[in-house]
Amino acid sequence: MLITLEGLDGSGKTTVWEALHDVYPDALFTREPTDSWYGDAVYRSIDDDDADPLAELFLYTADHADHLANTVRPALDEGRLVVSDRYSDSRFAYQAATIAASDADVARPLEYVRGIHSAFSRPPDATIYLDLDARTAADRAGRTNKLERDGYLSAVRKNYERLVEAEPERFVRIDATRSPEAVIDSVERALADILDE
Ligand SMILES: Nc1ncnc2c1ncn2[C@@H]1O[C@H](COP(=O)(O)OP(=O)(O)O)[C@@H](O)[C@H]1O
Ligand SMILES: Cc1cn([C@H]2C[C@H](O)[C@@H](COP(=O)(O)OP(=O)(O)O)O2)c(=O)[nH]c1=O
Repeated sequence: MLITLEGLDGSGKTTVWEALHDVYPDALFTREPTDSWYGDAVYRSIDDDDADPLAELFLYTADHADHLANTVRPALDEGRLVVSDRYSDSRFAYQAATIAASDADVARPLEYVRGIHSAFSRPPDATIYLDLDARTAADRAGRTNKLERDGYLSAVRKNYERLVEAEPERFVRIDATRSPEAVIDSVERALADILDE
């Protein structure tokens, strides 16, 4: 089973992901961007304020394709639980926002980015969405790069809302404004329910 953690920068995904290691010691814990050279290319692009939005989308997507083929699918084929800190919804929410704010001639960015994935990707079985307002997210993340700005994160959050609305059965929304302990507790309960079904 493939479980993904999604939310804005600073919403607490990595904190939750680390806490889950003790609860599911046999699971594969992974993340996007990955630590492969594709992931390195993605981080170079994040640090480039002038990166072309479409070029950036395809870098993230290349990293995802490699992650899927060499990490996620092999573990799923062995019947393991896979928990990924960010996955395809991050592209749908973030790159759709970047493309919409650019002068790229793409009429429906979110649908376009989804469409690129539909040919080859493997959707998550369930997605934990850590819901946090853009300002608190940017405060927590520290506004260290072009992605961690309140206005941009508001647009990303709207896209996440559209994704949740489109597939309410896949998403579990967690209120991420609460303490780390309360958030971790809610995620652990939600995951126990999902894995029980
Ligand atoms: N529920 C929370 N309340 C307050 N601060 C938090 C909470 N969860 C995480 N943090 C802090 O916010 C920052 C970002 O958390 P992190 O887990 O790295 O988020 P993400 O992986 O979503 O960017 C870290 O400094 C972390 O200690
Ligand atoms: C996986 C992924 C990440 N990102 C962005 C979100 C983050 O700002 C940045 C780095 O991801 P990450 O290291 O997960 O950041 P954080 O822990 O702060 O949430 O990459 C995308 O824009 N698209 C994607 O597909």
